[in-house]
Amino acid sequence: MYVAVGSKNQTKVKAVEEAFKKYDAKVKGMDVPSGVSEQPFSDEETIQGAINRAQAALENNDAELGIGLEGGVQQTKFGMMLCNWGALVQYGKSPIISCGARILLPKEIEHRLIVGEELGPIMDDFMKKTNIRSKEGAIGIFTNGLIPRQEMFLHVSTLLVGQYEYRNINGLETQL
Ligand SMILES: O=P(O)(O)OP(=O)(O)OP(=O)(O)OC[C@H]1O[C@@H](n2cnc3c(O)ncnc32)[C@H](O)[C@@H]1O
Ligand SMILES: [Mg+2]
Repeated sequence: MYVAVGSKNQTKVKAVEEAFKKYDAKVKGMDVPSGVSEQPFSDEETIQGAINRAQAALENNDAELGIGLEGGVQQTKFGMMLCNWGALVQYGKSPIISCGARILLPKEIEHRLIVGEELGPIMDDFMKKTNIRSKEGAIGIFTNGLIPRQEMFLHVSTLLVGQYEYRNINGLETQL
C-alpha cells in the first residue's frame, strides 16, 4: 500500500508511518497547499485544511490513500483550544476525518494569536527555541513533554486507519 501524506513535517509523516505499520505501507510526505489560512481559526477551517491536504497528496501521485493532518485553534467560552484534525481520502469515497486531543492555550498565547501571529513562531519565541512545531509542539510544551505532537498525531492517524478498516469491513459511509 502506498500512502501519501500532505506535509513534510516529520511529526506528521512519522505518525502516519506508525499508524500504517501493520500494512507495511510505503508512506511519503510531500508539501501541498492546505487551501486554508496558515493559522486556521476554527474546527471547520482546520478540517477543511486536512481534507484539502489529503486530496492534494492523493492526486499528486499514484498513491492509494491520501492523508492530511492540520493544526489549528478554536475559540470557546473557556478560552482558546489547540485543535488538530486528520483526513483520509480514497478515490470514489467520502473523506474520513478524526481529531486529536485538545487543551486550552495560556492567555498570553491566545492574545498573540488574536492579533494575528501564528502559533509556530509564537511558540518558538515563547520558549526561546527553534522549530517546536516539528518537535514536541505546543501540545508537548504545555503537557510538560508527556504528549508530544507526534504522539497526538499518531492517535489522530490511528483513528483514521480504524475507521478506514471499519468501512472496508462493513461498507458503511459514516461521514460527510
Ligand atoms: O509543514 P506543515 O504540514 O504545514 O506543518 P505545521 O507545523 O506548519 O503545522 P500546521 O500547518 O498543521 O499548523 C497550523 C499552524 O499552527 C502551528 N501549530 C499547530 N500546532 C502546533 C504545535 O503543536 N506546536 C507549534 N505550532 C503549532 C503551525 O506552526 C502553523 O502555524
Ligand atoms: Mg503549516
